[in-house]
Amino acid sequence: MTDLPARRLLLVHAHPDDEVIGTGATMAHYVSAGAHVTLVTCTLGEEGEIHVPDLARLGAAHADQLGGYRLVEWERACTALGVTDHRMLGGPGRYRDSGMMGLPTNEHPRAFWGADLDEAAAHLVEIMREIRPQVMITYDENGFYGHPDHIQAHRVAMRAAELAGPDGPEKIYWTAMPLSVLVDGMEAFRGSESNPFAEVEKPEDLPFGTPDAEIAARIDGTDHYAKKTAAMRAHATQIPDNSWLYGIAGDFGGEFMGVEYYTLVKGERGPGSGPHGWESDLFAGIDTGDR
Ligand SMILES: CC(=O)N[C@H]1[C@@H](O[C@@H]2[C@H](O)[C@H](O)[C@@H](O)[C@H](O)[C@H]2O)O[C@H](CO)[C@@H](O)[C@@H]1O
Ligand SMILES: [Zn+2]
Repeated sequence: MTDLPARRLLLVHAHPDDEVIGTGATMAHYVSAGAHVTLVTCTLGEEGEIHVPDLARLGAAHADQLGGYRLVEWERACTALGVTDHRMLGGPGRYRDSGMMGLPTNEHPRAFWGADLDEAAAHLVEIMREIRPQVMITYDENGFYGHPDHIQAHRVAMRAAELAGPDGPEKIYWTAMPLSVLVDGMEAFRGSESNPFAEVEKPEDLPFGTPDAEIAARIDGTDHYAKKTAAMRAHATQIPDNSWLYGIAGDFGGEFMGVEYYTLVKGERGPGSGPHGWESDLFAGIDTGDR
């Protein structure tokens, strides 16, 4: 691709819907700021739940058409966020949703969990060579919450960044949730009807949560909160209307859904603010003039 904007952001996610839940506000924020945002999603989400009763028979155990349907949900969600460059790793259907850790679906011949790392990474290297993103976002080694496809997306993204050399990203961020926000979130939901933390005694019981001092960036996309919720509504098979993601207590919604946090695992942290010097721009410290 020639004549790309000076700032180019690449995001690597596992399933359709991950892009909006974890990074929707960030994507909308950078699109509206004129950056080029490229989303690479690694599977079609064929093994997902279906929260739309009329579509139940699309499921893997019936017509096995959920992947095709979620591809359309994903395209609609990208439209809501203003993202026009969205790609499936290796093309739609190359890698299949592996299902939750330990399930027999992990062994499907096309399951992403069993993909050859360098072969999968080669598809991403091709995109890096085309786009030359200065910044990449993906998950931490645990895939944020331990799903096999999220762990594999992390591994493929990090391997591709290594193989791409100078065409790879200068800065790499992993999605994260600061412990202070997690604690506030648990308090805000206490007593709520659909409280996702109802069974959680303490934040340490959750597979995610990062000490505030280890967070590198806080991206405030609250101006794009409406785009994020519209994109979530596009993923109706995965995010039901009564999801806690919508029913976020009080004003907490903006902070919880409109603000997204990251750790920095490659590159230098740019200028920041607040007690932990959090960046408010993922491109902070990058000279975007000559790439
Ligand atoms: C956000 C995310 O990664 N969703 C995945 C995940 O979905 C979970 C799965 O359906 C599980 O059975 C449910 O209990 C849980 O509530 C869901 O979040 O795993 C799916 C299967 O791999 C995947 O399709 C979905 O995108
Ligand atoms: Zn996912």
